[in-house]
Amino acid sequence: MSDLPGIVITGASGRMGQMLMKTVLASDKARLVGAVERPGHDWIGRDAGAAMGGAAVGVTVTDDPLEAFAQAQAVIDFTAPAATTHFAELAAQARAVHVIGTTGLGPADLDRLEWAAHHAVIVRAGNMSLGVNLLVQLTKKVAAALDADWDIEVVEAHHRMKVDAPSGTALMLGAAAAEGRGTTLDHARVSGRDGITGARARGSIGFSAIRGGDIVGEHDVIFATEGERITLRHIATDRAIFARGALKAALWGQDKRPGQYDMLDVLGL
Ligand SMILES: NC(=O)C1=CN([C@@H]2O[C@H](COP(=O)(O)OP(=O)(O)OC[C@H]3O[C@@H](n4cnc5c(N)ncnc54)[C@H](O)[C@@H]3O)[C@@H](O)[C@H]2O)C=CC1
Ligand SMILES: O=C(O)C1=N[C@H](C(=O)O)C[C@H](O)C1
Repeated sequence: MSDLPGIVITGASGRMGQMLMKTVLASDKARLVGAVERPGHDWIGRDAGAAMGGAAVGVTVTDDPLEAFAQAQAVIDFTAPAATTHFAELAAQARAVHVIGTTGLGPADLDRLEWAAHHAVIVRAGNMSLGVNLLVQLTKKVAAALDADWDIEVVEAHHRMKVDAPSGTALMLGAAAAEGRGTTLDHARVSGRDGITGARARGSIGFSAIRGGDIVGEHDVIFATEGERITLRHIATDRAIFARGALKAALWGQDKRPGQYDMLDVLGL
């Protein structure tokens, strides 16, 4: 039996779930030991590879996360907030590293993750790609260099199936801009303008979301002032960038102390 870290993928049939399983199966640094879907899903009981339309891989899709997590060194989870908070408690029980890509988590969800992080490693980021995490740091720097005469707007575009807005990435970028400016996003955030909104509040950070077709993920951070404008942009064309980052996080977390980490920790940025 291999001593490579064993990985469980939750939300196995999803857009990211399938990409994650393919990434782990192709890796020589980890092995796929489990695939979890929600109860009642038609993949339950099927071989994960065959369910994806390929060769059998010897991993049966299950709706019993605790049994799957008990055999794993890491759980990679791109699902939905209610599932992720439940999985955090189970991963903590199993002492497995929990890599969370799920977005749209609210304050109560984040409190539950805080509890779980007392017992196990959690790595969470609204975007696991190298490019976006670099853009986060660039955004912080640019915001720190410019005063509030420069208006900051974050514009994001995603596929028609995305259920949360603004995207997790947009919120990361907005938080970085706020930090660079010496404020918080709670204080500066303005989302979804509509109707007679009045003039823009000085120092605010605005968010706009586009949803359509199969857009993987596009983010602009716009710094606009009288007579000039700077745009920092990231365009994702392949979900493999998120899966590669998530697997890197799962391996990185193996020798870390319990607590919450993000991709800036993993990438050393
Ligand atoms: N942090 C990052 O780098 C990225 C984050 N995401 C986020 O990942 C999440 C998933 O995105 P997609 O894969 O596009 O969605 P999706 O809808 O294609 O997949 C979600 C999967 O989770 C499963 N699921 C839901 N509840 C479950 C439960 N209780 N137990 C087991 N499985 C459950 C669903 O059945 C579905 O297969 C979203 O929150 C999205 O914003 C997506 C891409 C990159
Ligand atoms: O739902 C998606 O697809 C994506 N979600 C993440 C987000 O909310 O930022 C990351 C990426 O942009 C794709």
